[in-house]
Order: sequence, then structure tokens, then C-alpha cells
Amino acid sequence: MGSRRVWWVFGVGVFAYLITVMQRSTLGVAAVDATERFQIDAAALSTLAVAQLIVYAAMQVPVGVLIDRLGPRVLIIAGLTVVMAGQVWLGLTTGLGGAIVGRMLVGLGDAAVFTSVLRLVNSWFPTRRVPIVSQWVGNIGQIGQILSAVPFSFVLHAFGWSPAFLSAAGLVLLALVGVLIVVRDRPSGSDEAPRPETWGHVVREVVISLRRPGTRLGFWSHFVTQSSGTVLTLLWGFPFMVYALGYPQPLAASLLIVIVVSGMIAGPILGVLTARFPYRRSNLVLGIVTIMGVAWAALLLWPGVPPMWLVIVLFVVVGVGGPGSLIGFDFARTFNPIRALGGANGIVNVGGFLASFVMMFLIGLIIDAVSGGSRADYSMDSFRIAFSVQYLVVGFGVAMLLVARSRTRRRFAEDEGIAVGPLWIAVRARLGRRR
Ligand SMILES: N[C@@H](Cc1c[nH]cn1)C(=O)NCC(=O)O
Repeated sequence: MGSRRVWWVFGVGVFAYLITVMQRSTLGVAAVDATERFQIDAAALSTLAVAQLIVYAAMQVPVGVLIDRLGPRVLIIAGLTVVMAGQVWLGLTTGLGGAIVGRMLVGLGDAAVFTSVLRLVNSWFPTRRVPIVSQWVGNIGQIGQILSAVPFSFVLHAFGWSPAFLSAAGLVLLALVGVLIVVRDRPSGSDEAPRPETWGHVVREVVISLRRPGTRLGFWSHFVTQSSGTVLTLLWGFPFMVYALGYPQPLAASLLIVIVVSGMIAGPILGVLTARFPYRRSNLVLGIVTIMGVAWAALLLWPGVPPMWLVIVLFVVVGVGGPGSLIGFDFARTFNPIRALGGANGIVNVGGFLASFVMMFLIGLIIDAVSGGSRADYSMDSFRIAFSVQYLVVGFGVAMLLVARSRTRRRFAEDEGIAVGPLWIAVRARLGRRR
């Protein structure tokens, strides 16, 4: 395998994902402008974001099937084209209906990019490096959020809605050209198994994947880890800081970057831990969720308006959830054959986004109910009640994760003869061996 070629494919694939993440997160940064441009309240604003995410999540499994059948390159090209069309549409429309169509197109195209790039990683890198390289893909990609928070936000406020969205769409075109020139599905001379030959075969593989407890464990891992950060970065973080905490818009946009930077620091560490302790991946996931729950409790229970340091601590902790969610894809990888990996990754990727749009929508409803639909009354107290809904949704996810984990462990013991016990027993045994 030509090592230079690998890195070109990696670089262009990551760039395509990064630019897609930027398009996805532009609405979060433009949320306040959107309420004014389209004359909408919090519930309508969350409808806009939720429409995008519903399409994204609904397309994950079909996209996975397409990846397994047609290969990731075609899917990345199609995805970028549709994202670009959506952003152009959103940039030109002045009505809520048009905005919804634009965001749905963004969600549709976006759905095809990440799992396709992950699939490229599986074909271009040796197996032992896949968890680490996948972390790099996921975390470098989040720089796209910084592009929306800083240059996009600047263009939006300096030049207005249409120039901002149209120039963002221009970057998608750049990525598209890069992919057309550089990306191929697999290295030449690869001994990877050929793709399934019929659609029926690929669909059967997805059904089998869905039945595997390991895939479900991946789904729930993704569900519980990534949703909190997605809710903040894609929609509610910015209005929360502007309306409830009273931060100026540029400060609020910059603070969202903390979530991204924290994920970028935690990601490589989690990648190494995932590769080094494959039997402890669920413990990593549960540890991350517990710390997130504690950080949210500290913020929500703070009397009065929480101080900025606490908001930053929360963002740092929530930022770890992004790379934490990539552990879900590692479950998909190790419990599914490579011919079915596109579909299995698609299933996993639904998890976090399903949780996110359920929470985004509920938060919008609760804020409107508490504040009577008036933006002036989006107080700390309305956000306090609304954000608490996360405990219900993520708590449900944790319960389902524990069920999936015990099934996975049982199946693993039957198939491989390896019993994975509780963490504390493993730690005690290891300490005992040291003595
Ligand atoms: N959780 C993300 C990846 C990630 C890594 N660091 C922060 N986030 C994920 O699963 N992404 C899927 C996608 O389409 O972006």
C-alpha cells in the first residue's frame, strides 16, 4: 500500500467530513438570526434542526446498505452534492418552509459522509490502527464546528444571511473536487473480500447486524455519549448562553469551541484506550456518561445563574462524549464482518442522533411552555427545567446499554469461550498479579 496515497485519501476524506460538519452546525450559530429572519419561536427553530436530524438519522441504515453495495466514494460524492444544494437553498430562501427543505437536504447529504469516511479507514488502514485513525477522523472533523463558530459567524454578522450560507456551500464544492480527484474505495491490490453482489444480500446482512448484540451495544454507546454535545452544538448551546446567561453572541459562539477542543484532546487518548483494552470499552462509555451526568447536575442545580467557569467545565466534559461515541463504531467493527460494516456503522450512528433530536425537540417544547413562547423569557429557569429532560432520555439509553452489554458478553462467552466480568473484579485480579 503506497503510504503517501493512504494519507492523501485520509486527508481528503477528513476534509470532506470536516466541511460537512461545518454545514451541519451553521444553523446552531445562526439560531438567533434564524428566529428573526423567519420570524419563528423556539419550537419552530427546533423543528428546523430536528427536521435535519430526522432525515440524517433515518438515512443512516439505507446509506449503510448503499456503502456496502456501491462503496464509500460514490456515497461521499452524492452526499456532498446534496449538502451543497441544501445550503444554497437555505441561503436564498426567506420562508420557514424553504428553510425546512434546505435543512432536510443538508441532513440527507450529511448522512452519507461520516460512515463512508469511516468505511474508507477500514479499507485503507491496518486493523490495529483503525480505532485510533477513526478517532482522528471524528475529532479533526469537528473542526468544522469551529469554522461555523468563527469564520461563518463572522461572515453572517458582517455580510448577512445569504453571503454566509452561499460561501459555506462554496467550501463543499472544494471538498467535492478533492474527493473526485483523490479518493478511491480501497488501495489497489487490496485483498479485501469483494462487495456483496446483490441488493438482497446486503439487506440481509443489515438485518443480521441488527440482531447482533454487539451492534446494539454500539448503538446504545453512541446514543448515551454523543447526544448531549450535539444538542448544545447544533442548537441549544448558543441560545442558552445568549438568552439565559446573557453572554454576547461572539463570546457564545467562541465558547462552543471548548466542546470541540476538549473532544480533540480526549479523542486520541480514548482511541489508544479502546485499542489497548477492548474488553473495557463499555466501562469507558459508562464512565464518560457518569461524569457528564455529574457536570450537568452541578450546572442545573447551581443557585441562580451559573458562573462561566462551570459552563466551561460542563463543555469540557460534554466534549469528551463526542469521541466517546466513536467507541460505538468500534463495537460495530469488531462484532460484524467487513462486508456488512457500512450497514452496522449506520445502525450505530442512528443512536446518538436519535437521542439528540428527541432531546432537542423536547427542550424546545419545554422552553416554550415555561416561557410562554416569548424569547425575552428564555430564562435560566426555563433552560434548567428543559435541559433536565436529558436525564430521562440518556438514563433510558444507559438501561438499554446494560441489557445489550450483558447479551453481548453472554454471546461472546458462548462463541469465543472468553468471559468478560465486571471491571472491579478485573482490576482486583490485575492488582493481585502485580503483588
Ligand atoms: N460523535 C461523532 C464523532 C465525534 C468525534 N468527536 C466528536 N464527535 C459522530 O458519531 N459523528 C457522526 C457524524 O456524522 O458526524
